[in-house]
Amino acid sequence: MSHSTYNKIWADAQMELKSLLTHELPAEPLRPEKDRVMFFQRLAVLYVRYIQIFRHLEEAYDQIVHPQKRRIIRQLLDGVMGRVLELKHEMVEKEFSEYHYMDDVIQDLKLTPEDLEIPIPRYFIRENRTVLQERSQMLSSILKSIGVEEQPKPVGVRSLNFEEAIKMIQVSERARQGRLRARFMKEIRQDEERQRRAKDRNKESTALDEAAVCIQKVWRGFLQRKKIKEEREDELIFLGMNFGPDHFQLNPSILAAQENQASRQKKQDDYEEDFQKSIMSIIEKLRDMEGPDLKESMKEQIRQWFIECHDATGTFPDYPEEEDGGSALIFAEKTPQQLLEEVAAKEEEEANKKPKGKEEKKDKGKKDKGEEEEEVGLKMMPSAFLSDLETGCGTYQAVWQNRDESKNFNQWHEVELIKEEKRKDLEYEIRLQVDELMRQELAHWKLAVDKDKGGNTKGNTKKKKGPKNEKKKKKEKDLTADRSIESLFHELVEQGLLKQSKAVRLEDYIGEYNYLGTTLRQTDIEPMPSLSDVRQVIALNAVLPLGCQVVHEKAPLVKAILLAGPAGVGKKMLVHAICQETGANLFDLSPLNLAGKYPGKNGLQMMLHVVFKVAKQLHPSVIWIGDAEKMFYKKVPKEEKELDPRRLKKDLPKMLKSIKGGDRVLIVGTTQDPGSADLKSLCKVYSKIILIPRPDYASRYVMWRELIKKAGGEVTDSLDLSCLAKISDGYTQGHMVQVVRAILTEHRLQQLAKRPLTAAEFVSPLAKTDPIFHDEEEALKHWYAKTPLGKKRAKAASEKDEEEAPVKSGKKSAENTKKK
Ligand SMILES: Nc1ncnc2c1ncn2[C@@H]1O[C@H](COP(=O)(O)OP(=O)(O)OP(=O)(O)O)[C@@H](O)[C@H]1O
Repeated sequence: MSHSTYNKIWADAQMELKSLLTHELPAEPLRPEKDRVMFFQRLAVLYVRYIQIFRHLEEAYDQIVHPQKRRIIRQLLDGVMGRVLELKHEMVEKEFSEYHYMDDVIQDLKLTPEDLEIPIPRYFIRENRTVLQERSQMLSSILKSIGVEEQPKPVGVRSLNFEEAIKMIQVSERARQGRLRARFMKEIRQDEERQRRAKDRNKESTALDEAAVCIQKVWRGFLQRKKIKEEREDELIFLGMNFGPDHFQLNPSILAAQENQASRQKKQDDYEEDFQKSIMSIIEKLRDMEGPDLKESMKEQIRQWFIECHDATGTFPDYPEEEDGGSALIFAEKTPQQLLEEVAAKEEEEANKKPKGKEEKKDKGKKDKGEEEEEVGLKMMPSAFLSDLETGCGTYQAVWQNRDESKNFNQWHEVELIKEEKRKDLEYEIRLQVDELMRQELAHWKLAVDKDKGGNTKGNTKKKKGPKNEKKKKKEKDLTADRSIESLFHELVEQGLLKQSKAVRLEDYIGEYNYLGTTLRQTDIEPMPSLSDVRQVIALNAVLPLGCQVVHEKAPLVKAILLAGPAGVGKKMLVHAICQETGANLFDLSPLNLAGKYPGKNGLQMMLHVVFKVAKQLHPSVIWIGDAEKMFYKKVPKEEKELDPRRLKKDLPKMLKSIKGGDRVLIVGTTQDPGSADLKSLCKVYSKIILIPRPDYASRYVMWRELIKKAGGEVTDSLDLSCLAKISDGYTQGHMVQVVRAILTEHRLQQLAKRPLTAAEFVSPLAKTDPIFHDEEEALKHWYAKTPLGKKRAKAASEKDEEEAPVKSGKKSAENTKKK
């Protein structure tokens, strides 16, 4: 696509953003909403609309080549991402659930479920590619040097024990003998048949016509059936019920578009390089051409101010301190609004000096009233991103909206804009120098005047606020101050605590949208979240904050996430996907992986120190704790006592406290059996708990299809996917992967052309594995209901029931009286 297309995408996104901001920042603050449903609806609509803007800005940022435009789009993109996270956080707080269903909203806005997908900005990886490549190379070379396999064994392959191995050999041997015997018997039968036919040939001379008719019958039948099958397939393609052969070939225009996108990205880099060079040369030029004049005029102005002050007050003024802005403070141009605010602030200050008693009481009264009002309805939490978005929109309107770009067909940077910006920087730079000079000059002047008067200068000079007054913060001791970050990195890889993440993306986490969420909730049935909901929640809570510094700094901070769910629902896969999407390092602090490493209390401290130091300095980082329940065992099972799984229990929460907004480090715990952990301590560490369910029918349907295709199989009409999805109810993705691997062997793949896959083939391998039993699922749900969010939800539900009960009983009694 062209420059103008992407400019239009950006302009449309700006229009939509502007209209949203007028909703979000009305002239008069919105009144608290009493109706919880209405409030949620408002949030949901905002959320969906912001996601649309997010998608458009992401696309524009990925493809627009103009360096200055890219800067402002980036600012807006980060702001929108942050606002989406804030809205999601607000929904969680108000609905007491991590999952939200918006099928009604997308229907109203005429959108599709795909439009609700959270895009993962491509710049997360693209703009850090050199650093990430270097890091990955370093990791690979260390792994190579210590002789570790880079790619772990594929899941599902496990070593057999002695008995299983003997059984397998016996089975194979018996099968071999059986096959030999069958072949032998077959040969005997064929011999007998041959002899019988030879006898018959001699006996009868079959009527030639009869034989011909017989052959024709079979042949014509075969031909006709083939023709009809082809016609039927053509008809289905014609009706749009099946894909034609062209469908699977990549369209040339799609290929061309992809090439174009790649070339635009290349252009972005070239333009950026030119832009940086241009900035340097403009700064040099400005410094040479305008610097000296600017310096002189500033000095003149300041001298004038000295004299005016002296004339008015009889003394020279104090020079404003550097931290107050230096001489810029004197000549700051203030808008009428600022002046009014200043006057109002002064008046208030004076009023405060007057007796306070009565007013305080008044204030108190007001406050109480205010609190009461707040209690009545639901209000939006304050946002940290709206002001950024407003500024971004302001810049767009002032600079870009009506810009004549007819002469900038190639979308080069605008030199005038650089000059404007750099002039300000230069002014600041020169002002610092001038302030230094003028401060000395003023001191001389004061000295000269005071000498004349015979006084001393001490009275006038203001004592500088020394740093002594500031309280010294207690700094954490750096246990490895003498070591470089590379050597620590090396050590962690050697110890097996820093690993290479698998190459899976979040989009590989297959899952279909839940179309009935709101309908079920309206009828008071809690819907099962779908795998697509899980994907969204992970993108929002883990990927976006880890990928973007601004978002991590300002959006609601999530330091640790717990993924809880039955075996094989893709918890580990999600951890790897988070790392891949953000380029994060993967630290493995699973109890099993820690066993025997860094022994003793000091060793443990050192390990955590090194892990967190490397994780913070080489951010983004994911610290994965597999089998997270083990760390908080209520009682350690005998066979695990040696592992000492509770080693981290005390120290990890302390390290967690050290993660601040901006340190892009995320702890991700995964567990199949959270019930065996002490709930309180577990929830203290993991502020966000995401329950991952087993796949529903729709997800299983797409999963089977995709898994079979991925394994090289072909989905034909003879494979009833719907039936397969239905019978695999209760099985997880892990089971499905195993079954597909077991069936689609190399041998079976070769047979596919003659013998297409059928659903029946999948039944027996499925039957051999245990599904997720109802009890296990219920236990997980029960456990979740006891977590803080689960409790809040249950409480809210019971309150709602109580509210509705009198209405219902009122209705009933009214009906009863009518009957009477
Ligand atoms: N949504 C999905 N789409 C595609 N593949 C999936 C999906 N979920 C899981 N898988 C695949 O299923 C297999 C098992 O997943 P994984 O090991 O991540 O599950 P897990 O929940 O961590 O299991 P466990 O609790 O036993 O450790 C992996 O091969 C993974 O790639």
